[in-house]
Amino acid sequence: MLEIKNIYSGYDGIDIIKDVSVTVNRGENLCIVGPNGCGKSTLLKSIANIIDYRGSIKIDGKEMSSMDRKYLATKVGLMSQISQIYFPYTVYDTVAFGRYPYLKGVFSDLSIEDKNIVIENIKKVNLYELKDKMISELSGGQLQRVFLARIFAQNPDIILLDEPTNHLDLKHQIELLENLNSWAKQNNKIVIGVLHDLNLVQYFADNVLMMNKGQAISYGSSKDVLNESLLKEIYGLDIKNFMLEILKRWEVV
Ligand SMILES: Nc1ncnc2c1ncn2[C@@H]1O[C@H](COP(=O)(O)OP(=O)(O)OP(=O)(O)O)[C@@H](O)[C@H]1O
Repeated sequence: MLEIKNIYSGYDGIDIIKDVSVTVNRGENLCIVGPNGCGKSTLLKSIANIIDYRGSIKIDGKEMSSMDRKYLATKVGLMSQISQIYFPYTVYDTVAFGRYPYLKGVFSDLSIEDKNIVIENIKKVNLYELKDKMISELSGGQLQRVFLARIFAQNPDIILLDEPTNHLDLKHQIELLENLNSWAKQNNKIVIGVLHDLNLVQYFADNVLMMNKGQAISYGSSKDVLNESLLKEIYGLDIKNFMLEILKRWEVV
């Protein structure tokens, strides 16, 4: 279980996240929604311990800020928005980095078991035929899938995803979310994703946390949180009726 209690975090001494608390059970996937700049990525970075926070973030009762980096990497992994800087690594090497927390020494080689895990996860995201290609030569969607394979290889208790569907076509978006969903359910793990597409949130989330101005505004099932009046208030748009109008355009006359 992940317990986030009264956390505050931000940059340069200014709090962006203000007093956020939420609990996520094992096997659950939580989607974080909210308008641009409301602090979704900052909350993920706090959970990943990339930025400092005040308050408490515990996994299975243990405070995460007290864990050393290598152990922490077996507990939590963040797949963030694709960086513009690509390092000269192959698909295989990039996914192999996911096994780093499990190596005995910094320069020790991957065991046969580690290598099998790397290949298994490259296959899982359908990139086996590209395993020796440089990641700088991949499309945005292929690269996204490489990072997904890396985080599956890392096998943390909590996967954090920042807009993971960005570069993916609809088929791959659904595949990615279904992959993550079954990973969480089968392994009793936690997935927390920032998603802008509220249709995908409806489809994917067990629970939804809506944020605004650094605070948690609403938490619960997508049915409860994504209600017409709250969406109007927070996004300043009648999202439900907009979606329903668009749906009508798909109807065959
Ligand atoms: N590295 C940083 N240094 C200083 N301020 C930052 C930094 N990163 C983000 N911010 C500020 O923190 C606030 C929240 O940003 P954050 O990226 O967490 O929002 P978000 O909800 O993820 O936004 P979006 O939906 O646009 O991705 C914004 O005002 C942003 O300008």
